[in-house]
Amino acid sequence: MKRSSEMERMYKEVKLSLFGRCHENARELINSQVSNKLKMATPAVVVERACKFYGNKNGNDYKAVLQNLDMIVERGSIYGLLGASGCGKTTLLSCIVGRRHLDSGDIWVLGGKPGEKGSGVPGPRVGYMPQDIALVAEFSVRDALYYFGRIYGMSAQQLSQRFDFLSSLLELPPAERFIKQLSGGQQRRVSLAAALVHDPELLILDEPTVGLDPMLREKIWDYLSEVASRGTSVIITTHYIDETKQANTIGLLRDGQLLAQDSPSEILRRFDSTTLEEAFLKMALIQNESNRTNRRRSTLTSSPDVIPESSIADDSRFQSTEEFNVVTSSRDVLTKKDNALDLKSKRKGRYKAVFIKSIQQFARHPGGLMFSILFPMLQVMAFFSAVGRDPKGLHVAVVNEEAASLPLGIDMCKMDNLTRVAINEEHICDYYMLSCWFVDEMENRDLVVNYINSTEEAKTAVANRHTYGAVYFPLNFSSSLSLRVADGYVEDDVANDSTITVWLDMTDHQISHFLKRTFLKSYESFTQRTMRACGMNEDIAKLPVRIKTPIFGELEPEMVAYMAPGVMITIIYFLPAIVTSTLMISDRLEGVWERSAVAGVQPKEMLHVHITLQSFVIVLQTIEMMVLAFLGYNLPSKGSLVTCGLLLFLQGIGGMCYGFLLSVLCSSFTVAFFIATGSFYPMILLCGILWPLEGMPTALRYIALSLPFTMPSMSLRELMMKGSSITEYNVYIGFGISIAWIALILAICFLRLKFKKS
Ligand SMILES: Nc1ncnc2c1ncn2[C@@H]1O[C@H](COP(=O)(O)OP(=O)(O)OP(=O)(O)O)[C@@H](O)[C@H]1O
Repeated sequence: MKRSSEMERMYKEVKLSLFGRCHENARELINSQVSNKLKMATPAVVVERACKFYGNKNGNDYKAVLQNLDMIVERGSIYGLLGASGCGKTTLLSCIVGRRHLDSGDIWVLGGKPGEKGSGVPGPRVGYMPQDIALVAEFSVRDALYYFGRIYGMSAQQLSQRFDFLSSLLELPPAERFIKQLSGGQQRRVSLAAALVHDPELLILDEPTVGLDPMLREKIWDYLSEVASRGTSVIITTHYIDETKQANTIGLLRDGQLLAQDSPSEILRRFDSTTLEEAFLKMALIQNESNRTNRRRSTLTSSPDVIPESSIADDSRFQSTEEFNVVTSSRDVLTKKDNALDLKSKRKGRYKAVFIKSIQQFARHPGGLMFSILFPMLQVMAFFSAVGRDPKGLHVAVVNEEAASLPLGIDMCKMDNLTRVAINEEHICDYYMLSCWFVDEMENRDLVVNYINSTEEAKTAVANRHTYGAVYFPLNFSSSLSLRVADGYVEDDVANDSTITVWLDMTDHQISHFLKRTFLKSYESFTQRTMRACGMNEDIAKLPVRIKTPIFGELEPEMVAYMAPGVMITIIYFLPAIVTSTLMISDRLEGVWERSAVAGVQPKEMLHVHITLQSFVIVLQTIEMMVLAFLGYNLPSKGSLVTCGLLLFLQGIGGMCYGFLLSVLCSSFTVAFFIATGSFYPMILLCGILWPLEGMPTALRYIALSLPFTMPSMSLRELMMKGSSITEYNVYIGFGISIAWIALILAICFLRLKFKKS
């Protein structure tokens, strides 16, 4: 109740001083003055009965880091937080700045609760230097300070003055040097400068002096003492116990509790020590002894949940929660109206800061630039240059017994003046050495003929991978063919002798399919030539099936035109997914996201900027791909190019959202890479560019149809090859599926983040 009565006293005091003044806003004035007085009286930070656990309650990794911890940091003081590595200092600080949440207990910072609207924490009232450097590697020294300055809404002039001051105070490296080119100690100094840049009300510094030389450490402590004397509150963690002599209060954290919380001189006196290290050693020994006693007690009472109470810090612990009633209610010290306006005016600055940061990050990262701009170009070029053309120069073994039986052998085939077709008196055609004509047709279609003596040798040539196929012409090929054509009733041996036999290497689907097609085409032109020479109707030689001009597409469909829509959709989806997940994960792992959030940047602001920039990059990629495909490689499109572009753009946005999902789900690049690779392959395999969906089992076909690439690829093909419009089902379903996937992925991200937060 002590502090409640103090508030009452202040209230009366202010009221008395204003008494008699006839002011229409007297009540408001009283409130504001009470507020200001209260503000000065309210501690900067109050932590009450804080408990924080990591891990799953029933798992092996369950760990209590803070256990009923109480802490108080007065305004305008320096609080040195000490403790062994892993004792929970960083955890406590991140709870104070509102980035982590306690499992139980309360924290008030500058009169409000961290994370509450209008509290300014996280936000401009705090300067936070995390343990990791948490600066974008592509920043220059100046960029790093300006980034945070802009977030806090500082003007260019203020920033310039502050930069000069901090440069000389902290002996910063040259302004234009990149963070990635600095030593660890230099990076730490820049990181400290970034926390000090806006001269905040509360400074939270996690090991700012590690690795710095004693002179500079001294200089930093002097500066902290100076700002504390001007009303700034400072919480600082350090491993150098000795330097905390300059702190107003020291807290020693051990086993989740503060062993002591007092001024350095008082600690030395209480523990009858000459150095702080000696005092802390004594405290630790007493705590160990106390823990042992408690454990014995708890074993006797069979109560495993008993948390050992520190017997040392009882006097520094708050006597009761009532003592902090004033603090609990002191949220009123935040003049909400002013604060709301203040934050609003800085939103523009935050957007500007994050926008400039993202551009610098992107533009100064050669890998990222190459990946985003050059990669789509290279992929499209690789696809159009490599895919869709007929194979050329395929070797085929030919055994021509008909030619080999003659003295000149296959040279007979080169004799152009040789009569191959003669019409006898009965008006029947006699054929001679027609096998040569067939071989001619094969060579006209770019097959390379290797003459071999026997079928066994020819098959061995295929088996040894010297040729892709073997072709056999029997000894009586031409004469048997004459009989076969002239007289439909022929013996089996005549039928056999007039038949060309082919053996193929069928392991390569595309090549074997191409060879079969080539043989059939060679046969067709061979028979037409023969019929023509014989004075007969050429059509007799053709199959009695007439395939007319197609309704859609070409008689000789181009593989590249079929595959291009799927390939373009895949590329435009893949790139933003990888870029987004990489940027998001690296920002998070490097601590940039966390630090920006403590400075007051909201996640949605980061996302808006990323979405804006990434959308711009996707527009560029879409244009780049379309220009290359449609103009560079003459890819035909019968439909609207604008609709094609829109669908590609939408897929790019889908890829970006997938990148968000990867960054939300994955804690490291490796996991994100595994998931990305593991999911892209099935999506490509099932989208129909490699094999038609009609060949899949029914259930799988439905799964394939629902995947992000499949329907959009089909819609793009409809647009390009059939000239369909967006009002037709086959086109707008692709847009619909893309939008549905974007909505689904964003919903999962949202739920995941919400679940994680809770
Ligand atoms: N996200 C987390 N999940 C699980 N355990 C964690 C997590 N963060 C920290 N810990 C554990 O909590 C304990 C306290 O960690 P914390 O980083 O707060 O210690 P610290 O006192 O700051 O250490 P140091 O001085 O080495 O930086 C450590 O044992 C650490 O392994």
